[in-house]
Amino acid sequence: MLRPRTLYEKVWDAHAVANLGGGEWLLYVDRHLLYEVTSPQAFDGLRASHRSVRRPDLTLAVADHNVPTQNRAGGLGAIDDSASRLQVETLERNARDFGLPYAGLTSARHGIVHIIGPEQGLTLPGATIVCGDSHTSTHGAFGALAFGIGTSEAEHVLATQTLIQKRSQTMLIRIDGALGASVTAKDIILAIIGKIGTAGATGCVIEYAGEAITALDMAGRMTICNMSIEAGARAGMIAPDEKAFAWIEGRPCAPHGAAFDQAKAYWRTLPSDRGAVFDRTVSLAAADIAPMVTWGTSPEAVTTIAGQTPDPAMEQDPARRAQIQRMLAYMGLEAKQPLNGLPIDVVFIGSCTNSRIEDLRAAAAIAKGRHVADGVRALVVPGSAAVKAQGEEEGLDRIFVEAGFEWRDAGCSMCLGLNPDRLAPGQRCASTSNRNFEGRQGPGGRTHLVSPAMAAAAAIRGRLTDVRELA
Ligand SMILES: CC(C)[C@H](C(=O)O)[C@@H](O)C(=O)O
Ligand code: SF4
Repeated sequence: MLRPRTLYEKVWDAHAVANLGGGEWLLYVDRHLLYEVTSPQAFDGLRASHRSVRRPDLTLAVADHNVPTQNRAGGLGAIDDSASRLQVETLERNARDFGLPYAGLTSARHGIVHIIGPEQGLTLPGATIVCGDSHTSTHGAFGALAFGIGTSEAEHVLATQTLIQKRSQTMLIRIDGALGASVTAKDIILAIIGKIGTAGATGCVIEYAGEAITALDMAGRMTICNMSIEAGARAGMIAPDEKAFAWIEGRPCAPHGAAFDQAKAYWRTLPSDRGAVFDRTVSLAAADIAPMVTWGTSPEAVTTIAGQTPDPAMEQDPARRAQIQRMLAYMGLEAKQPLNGLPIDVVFIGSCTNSRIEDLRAAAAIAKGRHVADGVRALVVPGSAAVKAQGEEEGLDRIFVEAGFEWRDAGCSMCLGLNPDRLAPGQRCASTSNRNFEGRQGPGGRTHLVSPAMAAAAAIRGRLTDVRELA
């Protein structure tokens, strides 16, 4: 009998082309996604060495980070910032020159790179997926092995459809039991990062398991895998199940008919075997997780909405004490300050963490029949053109617009300040994105990471609010 293997080990073994020695392996890559920020030098490298792209058919390019999320009718000319415009133009030219599929700004396939991969059926269980972006971990929700790569690695993948990799350690994170009302996937992953820290899973591929994970829809599973990187992990994965298969079936690039059934038979062999050994295991009880909110400038600086900021004076370790002081000063907060009721200026509902249709429905359920508080600016930015169209079909756009939210076109938007959607210095934002680093949403901006429903509640009240008061 074969040694029991984890999901990660099975996907790895199925893609290992050659042992290169010294712990390095050549790994076959099933899908390569590209966007404008990290790809230009990879293409320059190909040109310099007179190489072509080995498998354009397994590649997809899209511009997302630098694109404006309104007034896009003018095409690339609508991008005011010349550096941003150049990046998007360069990606378009590279896609054209190397014959790659490209989801243009006005295409129905356009959206944030990690949103459109699954949507198009490019993301499949058991596949290896790479992209020059850390949140590539998102695709692990389907039982794919998906991770971010550097620009020189992207060049290697473009030229050979393979990548040199070392095997990672494995970590099992179990969330047992059922979540309470209004507690979401975002709260699970923030609670995990609060527990293990931003370096807690360094070097590991995480597998998330337990009833609370199995019970999540695919959107929630993607939210969790998306933020694996914020716990330091190389990737996050969830065992593919019937829910995942049903989600994939019928998508444009997924296998169809008999090929789908055949693929499904293989996908069913992927979940970790009973007795498979993980290097580390962490468990949380779902019942202990509440709506979460970050108070500092690292995703691990997080507490429940009923919680308060820490008191640096209570901290024994001087380095840690100084770090807390710095975070509080940047965030404009005091020690032991309650988070519930803290006034905010901006609300951002979007990003590859939380801009799928399920996220927008959750936010709309809170916004419906209410109005954004005076003086608050609230943005809803669907993750893709398809999510936007679906939202409009369901009337979510009307709910949001009537409630005083702005309804935008797809893109990374205010998740990071590479496009016109930015915070002004000192502005405080309840955001559904994944990073709250200093200046992340604009220089001097202050970010509180929350779930979509919590963000909508903050918009309505004009303050960080326990969504359970409005649900
Ligand atoms: C721009 C890119 C390199 C970066 C990443 O890799 O994550 C960005 O998407 C982010 O979220 O910070
Ligand atoms: S939405 Fe944010 S986290 Fe996701 S790829 Fe864009 S910038 Fe990175």
